[in-house]
Amino acid sequence: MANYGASSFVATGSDGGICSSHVKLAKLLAGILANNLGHRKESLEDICDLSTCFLRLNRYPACPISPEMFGLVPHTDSDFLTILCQDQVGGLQLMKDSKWVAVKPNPEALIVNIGDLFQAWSNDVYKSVEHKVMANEKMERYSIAYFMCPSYDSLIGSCSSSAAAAHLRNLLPSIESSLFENTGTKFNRMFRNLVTKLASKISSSISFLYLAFLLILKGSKPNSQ
Ligand SMILES: O=C(O)CCC(=O)C(=O)O
Ligand SMILES: [Fe+2]
Repeated sequence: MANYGASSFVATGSDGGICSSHVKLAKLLAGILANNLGHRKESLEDICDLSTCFLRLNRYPACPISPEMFGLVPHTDSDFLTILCQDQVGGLQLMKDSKWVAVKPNPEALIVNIGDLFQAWSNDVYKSVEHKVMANEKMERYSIAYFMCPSYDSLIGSCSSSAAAAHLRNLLPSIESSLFENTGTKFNRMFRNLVTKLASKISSSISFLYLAFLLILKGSKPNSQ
């Protein structure tokens, strides 16, 4: 079902002022959450880009037709982290234990949502929660959402596999050299044994063939006696 007339205004992070406090807060929160998983607090900051982060102003007009009308259809945010500021009207609901739960409006508080990318990066430790906005019959509603997004060229993987990959990359030179040393000595020994075995087989076959050849030759020779 479509959203009922929700309109939005978008500003990107590169405008240099409008969302600087959101940028700082998002970095701080992402840092704490990354740290909590045993990673550098700059881990997410490194893959995010101010020019792809953005601030969105949402307007939900009053909808007298039905109280069951969506202001915003159920969805998860696809970014890393969303910082949401809503007015006093209410209408935001989130999915908890398979039930929609209304988020009590508090204009003094911010709502922080984990996005799909943070869920993927954290290996599902942090969950990207499904949410929706129900339209209000009588009042229009406003909210402001800041989305912390990765740069277009960053590669997103789970933090444990990227940490493991980085660890492996560090270890690789020593693993490689020890592997080649070991296989080298093993291989040399195996090769030498094989050659020795083959040589003895070949030489016994040659002696056998030579003997057979002599016997045939002897048999085919007319008796000189
Ligand atoms: O308006 C709200 O409370 C939620 C907005 C939202 O979920 C979004 O912009 O992705
Ligand atoms: Fe959302």
